[in-house]
Order: sequence, then structure tokens, then C-alpha cells
Amino acid sequence: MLAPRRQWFRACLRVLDRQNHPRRSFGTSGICCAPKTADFKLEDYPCDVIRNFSIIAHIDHGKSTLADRLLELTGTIPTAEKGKNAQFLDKLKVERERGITVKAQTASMFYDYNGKRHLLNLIDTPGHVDFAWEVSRSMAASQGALLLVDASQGVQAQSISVFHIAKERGLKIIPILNKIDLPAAQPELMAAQMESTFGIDPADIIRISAKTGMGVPEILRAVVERIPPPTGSTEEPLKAFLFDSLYDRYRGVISLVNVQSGILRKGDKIQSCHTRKRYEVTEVGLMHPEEIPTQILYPGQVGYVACNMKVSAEAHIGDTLHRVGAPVDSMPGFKAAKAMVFAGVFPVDTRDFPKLEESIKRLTLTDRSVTIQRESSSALGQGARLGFLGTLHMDVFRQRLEDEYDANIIITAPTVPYKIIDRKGVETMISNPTQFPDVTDSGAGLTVQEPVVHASIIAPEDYFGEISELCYEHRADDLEHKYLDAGSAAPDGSARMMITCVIPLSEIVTDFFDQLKSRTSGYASFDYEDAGYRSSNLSKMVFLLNGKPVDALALIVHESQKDKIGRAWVKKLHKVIPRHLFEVPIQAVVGRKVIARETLSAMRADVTAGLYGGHYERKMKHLDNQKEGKKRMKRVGQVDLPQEAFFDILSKKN
Ligand SMILES: Nc1nc2c(ncn2[C@@H]2O[C@H](COP(=O)(O)OP(=O)(O)OP(=O)(O)O)[C@@H](O)[C@H]2O)c(=O)[nH]1
Repeated sequence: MLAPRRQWFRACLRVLDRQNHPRRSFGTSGICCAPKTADFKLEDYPCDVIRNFSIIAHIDHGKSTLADRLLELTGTIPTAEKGKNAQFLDKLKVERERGITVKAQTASMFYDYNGKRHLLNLIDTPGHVDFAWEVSRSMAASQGALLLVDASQGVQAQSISVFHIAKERGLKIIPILNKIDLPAAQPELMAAQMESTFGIDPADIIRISAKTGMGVPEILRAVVERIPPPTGSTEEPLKAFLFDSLYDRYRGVISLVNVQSGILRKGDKIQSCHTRKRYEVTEVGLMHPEEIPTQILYPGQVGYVACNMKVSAEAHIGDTLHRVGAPVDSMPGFKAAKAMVFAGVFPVDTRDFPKLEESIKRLTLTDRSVTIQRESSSALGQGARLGFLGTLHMDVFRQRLEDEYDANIIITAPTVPYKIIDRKGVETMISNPTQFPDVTDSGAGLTVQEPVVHASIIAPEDYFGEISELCYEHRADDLEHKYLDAGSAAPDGSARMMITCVIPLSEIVTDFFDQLKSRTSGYASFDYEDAGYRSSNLSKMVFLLNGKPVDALALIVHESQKDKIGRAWVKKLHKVIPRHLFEVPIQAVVGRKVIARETLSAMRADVTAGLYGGHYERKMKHLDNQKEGKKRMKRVGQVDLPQEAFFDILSKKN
């Protein structure tokens, strides 16, 4: 029996839950904190004192560190101890452990400039190419961007891609050279590089150290002086652009919006242009950087809205929200995230599938770019086929499932979406190798196309030979190169090159990036973008254990690589499959042809152990019986492939 006070307390919580009342505020960090109250009035912040901006850069050039300094300088968060890097906006465990940002974060801060208090909305974006979608989303809610370049590394592949996205969106770019405290920093050289690559005037570049805080106050001034304020009037009908969503287990989906015009209030009845569904606003506020309810948002402001959306699909990224009965034209959304890499996810214990499915659904509420489909495998049971933006994204999702939902999972080898075209020209997309048809049968008249990307690699010229070789090994075409620094070589005489090529996506999702890093001693940076499909000589490789295919291990391989891959995988399987009482042939098969084979020898039980003395005939009879038994077992024998063996085979280390 619960004590009466506890019973009463629980009953209260149940009532609050039924009313969908936020009984506690949970940040995305999951840390429980009481909701703060606003000590400011948002009506005091019309458009002319608002600036919305993103921080964009190549991976590790210091975006999150700079975001920390800006939040500290404006008194939004307490100043970190000297030498400590709080990375305040990297809230997820995976972000902190890996030191990368995977989810864009929004934070509003107040800043006094020329005697006027300004409201600055900052969006910290991820740097890795897999999360480029997050970056373009963040930019949709900004009028300006801080483009950070590491003063020791210079312009890198993603610096170029994010610069072009910002330019296309018409954002005002503030160029910044970071890490000038490093002994290896070469600010003059890198400024010249930014000039030749981006056409930026070196006089506009702000030089800072986000780590020590040197030069950072100048950024705040530049944000106010150089970035245009948003436009929008309170007189016009409500128009709110939905650019991101979070999930709170009590309040459901929380949408991040940028109010373009009109006023958004708690209690308003709003409607989605995309789904036409209607909602009542239950809470609205600023991210400061945790949620602070303000009851109202004015034009130009960026904040959050809770309105009883239960499933993530309702918060359509790029949607426009308006007041019920006052329709508006929807704003141009942006390209939907496109899954580039697919993999099957299965529970280690097959009974855990319902729990796993629920965890996946919940996690996709905070990561909207993952696509989900149910899948079942004879070897691994019930699971889900998920689509990711890249392999780092896949790895991060796996880690988040393990960290945040305690999931114990097996994830199959990643595959890309292939196009199969029949004689009549009908196209079918296949993202699961088990569904890939037998294209080796020429009578079927099928052609296969695979996705290719336009890759750019930036590295010192000394590595040109190594990089070209690596690209050709990975079936690259149209290789071109140019010098990046337009004559401004480093003091040691070396110059940097940009190498571009068209390369199959399937080559990149395996080990291309790791090899690029190791062959260039970590100096190369890499970026890619979709370049459509091209015909290719691909077929399905199936692995047979004792003559029976293991569906979860099927792969799509290129003609030129099938022998190498077949041999390597058969060896791997031989290493990890436990021995059985009968001999187990392990074969890699393409079409009807066996490409590679290994035989797992039988485990021999000593059937004569209990026999004493010289009964030779009895001994032989036992051994003959054993032989017969093994033959029979081999005929009908099911080869056990324990989940641990799948783990070993599918883990990257092998
Ligand atoms: N010496 C020095 N180190 C810095 C400076 N700014 C950032 N760093 C370090 O550079 C590393 C990467 O910084 P982050 O702020 O995580 O970089 P990021 O661009 O947010 O990284 P992603 O989000 O993963 O793209 C960290 O180890 C920082 O401590 C700086 O001004 N000087």
C-alpha cells in the first residue's frame, strides 16, 4: 500500500498528465529542471531589434565553442571555468562523447547595443556532411550566417558547401577566422584563401579565438550592424514557419517556429498549411537556451510552440502555420531529407521487438530525417529497415538508441537505394538486398542503376597521387583537380588542391572516408552531394550456410569487386560461426555461381569414450553410427548463427 500522501501526489500527476499539463520541463538533455519564467516582455522587441543568425562551418572549426562564448558574453549562461569547454548546446550524450553536433540547436539571447536591447536568435548547426539537411533548415530561419574557418586548417570541403547554401538563401555572411591562439594559425594566409575562394574582402574578416574569447565581442557588434533585421508586421495575418521539432514525453511534439508575420499567442487556434489539421496552442515561448514560456511571439521572433501534436509526422518541417479561418499562402518549404543509406535494425533478443519499435518511433520524433519500414528476416526475426542520411548518421542513431532507450540491437550492413529498370522501362527502387532480383539471368532483361555523388576533396598537393589512386579503386569517374589557394602557397611551399569526381554512393558508405583520412595523415577534407543515378554492373551476393541462404547477410556487389568481397566475407563467417556436429560449407554465391567457399569442420564427439577393453567391432559400429547421424544432420541440419556471430560479422572492425 502506498502512503496516503504519495497516493494523493500520484493522483495529482495523473490529472496533470490527462490535461497534458507540463508538470516538469525537460530539456532535450533529459535533465529535469523547473520551468523558468520570463523576466522580459517580448512586445519590447520589434523586428528592428531582432537578428536571426546561424553559425556554419566545416566540422570541428569551433561552432559550438563560439556559441558557448556568445551565450556567456550575453549572460544567457554562466561563464565556464577557465580552460573548460561546456559545449552548452551539444545536449545529447552522443554529441558530448564524440565532440560533434548532430542536432541544430536554437538559443535566444539579449544584447545591449548603442543603448538599445536587442534579441539575438542563434542557431548552432552540425558540421558533418551527413547533417547538411539540419544546416539548410537552420538557415531557413535566419537572415545571416557566421562562417567560421579554422585559422590553422583553412577553408575545407564543408566550408565551401555551407558557404554556397548560405549564399543561395541570400543570407548576409560574416566571415570569421577562429583559433588564432593556435601556434599553427596563419591568419594572413587563410584570409587570402577566403578571399580567393569566396570573394570575401579580408578587411571584413573577424579574427577570434572562441576558446579564449579573444575577439568574440566584435562578433556581437557585427551581428547587429551587418545582419539585416527580419521583416514582418503585427497587422498582417499570422504566418509561422516551422523549421524544426523536438519531442517532450509529456507535451508531445514541440515545434520550433519563426514568426514571419502576425502574433502567435497561447490559446490561439492554429492550422497547418501542409496537413490542414487544427490545433490549440498550449504553450509558446523562447529557447533561452532552455524553454521559457512567454505566452506570445511577435513577428521576426524565433521560439517554440506546443499544441498537442502527438506524432512527429504532424510537425512537417518547412510547413507554414496560420490562424484558423485566416489562411495564408504557404512559404516555400525546402527539399525533404533524402535517405542515402539503409540498414536493417533487429533486437538481439527477438522478444524485444515491440519495445525496440516503440524506441525507434520515439527517437525519430527528435530526428526527423530517419525513414522507417517494418522488416522481417528469417535469421534475425522481426525488425525495422531504417533510412539514414549517411553512415555517421546511422552510427549516431544506433548509439542514441543504446544510450537513451537502452536498446540492444543488431544492425545489418548499410546499403544504398538501387534502381531496377525492366524491359518496358518501369523503375523499381530497392533498398533491401533481399529484394534485389537476379540480374545475372540475361533473359530477365533488367538493368541496374546505382546512386552516384559529386565528391570534392581538399588536401595538400603532396597527397594528390594517393587520393587519385583511392578514388579510382572506388570506381570514381571524371576526376578533375585545381589549385585552391590561387598562388598563395603556404610558407613551406606546399599548396592545397581541390579534387572533384563522380563516385558511387555505395563506395562512400563503406570505408572510403576512413581510408582517405589514413592515406592523407588526416589532412584531407571531404564533402559530397547527390549526382543522380548511373547504370552499373551490380548483382546480389548471397551467403549459404550448409546450402541455405542467410537473408540478413545478402549484399549488392560490383562485378569488379565480387571475388574480393566474397572471399573476405566467407573468411569472416568461418571465423565467427561456432562449429556444429556436422561439417558446414560456407559459400558466397552470385546468381548460380559460387564465388568463394570455406568449410567449417565438424565437432567430433568421442562416442567411444564409454567403451572399455578391446571391443574393436563395437567401437567401429559406434563410429559408423556417428558418421550416418552426421550425414543425416547435415541434410536437414539448421546451422545456428547466434546473434553474437551477427554482431561480429557486421561490426566494422572485421
Ligand atoms: N585552440 C583553440 N581550440 C578551439 C577553438 N575553438 C574551438 N576549439 C577546439 O576545437 C574543437 C572543436 O570545437 P567545436 O566547437 O566542437 O567544433 P564544432 O565546429 O562545433 O564541431 P561540429 O559540431 O562537430 O562540427 C574542440 O576541441 C574545441 O575545444 C579556439 O579558438 N582555439
